[in-house]
Amino acid sequence: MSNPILQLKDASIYQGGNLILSDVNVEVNKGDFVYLIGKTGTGKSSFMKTLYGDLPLTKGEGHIVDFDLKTLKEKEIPFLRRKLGVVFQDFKLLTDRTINDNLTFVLKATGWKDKKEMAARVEEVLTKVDMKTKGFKFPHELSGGEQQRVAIARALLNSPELILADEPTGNLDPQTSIEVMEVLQDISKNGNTILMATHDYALLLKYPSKTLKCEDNAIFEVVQRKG
Ligand SMILES: Nc1ncnc2c1ncn2[C@@H]1O[C@H](COP(=O)(O)OP(=O)(O)OP(=O)(O)O)[C@@H](O)[C@H]1O
Repeated sequence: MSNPILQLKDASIYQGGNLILSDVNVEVNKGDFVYLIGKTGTGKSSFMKTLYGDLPLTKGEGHIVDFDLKTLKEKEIPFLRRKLGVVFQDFKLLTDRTINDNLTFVLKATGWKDKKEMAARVEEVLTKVDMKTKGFKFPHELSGGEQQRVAIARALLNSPELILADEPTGNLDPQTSIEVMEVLQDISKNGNTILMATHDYALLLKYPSKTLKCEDNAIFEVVQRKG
């Protein structure tokens, strides 16, 4: 029996009163790597925002990592986000502090206290993205690809049940995109569940996986043809 990490049933997603997506039926299971594609403005970000509690789910059903999106209260959102790792196109690192301090900041904000444990965890996640030796640097001292790897490390800090990546390669050149994608693939092979919105069809071809498409106010699964 599969126990979905994310399940939406007959859900509708609105932005400022406008219907963006209707009859959304989506299931993501543990260990899945799922792409979310679709033209600009078709609702990929709105879909992601609904999942991390930035847009309320007003119609239909939605369950994500033990939370009911329909009844989600404002004060529960930080707890939902702790179980999710969110990665954005623009990295969103704090520019006034080093990489180590960026990551320690998140640990402190999510209840970690012991300095040694925090340092060990920071080193562990930086190792996963091959950035262990760069923890002393400031974000502006890193390339875009390196900054995104740090952002992925940050998303991993609290061992999330689901990683939501919204155009994680959107600001990167093709070669760097592949390097970042390799990191996401490694993480996925280690059992993490990932939902990734992307415009990058080259990545889809190189790393085929289950693909959902937003189009005409709907989300549906597309089957990739080989060859
Ligand atoms: N805050 C908002 N208020 C009202 N409408 C919005 C808001 N944010 C987005 N929209 C509208 O919702 C629709 C879907 O936008 P969304 O950002 O989810 O698309 P997207 O598929 O992620 O696009 P992109 O690929 O450009 O990021 C668009 O028509 C957009 O204009």
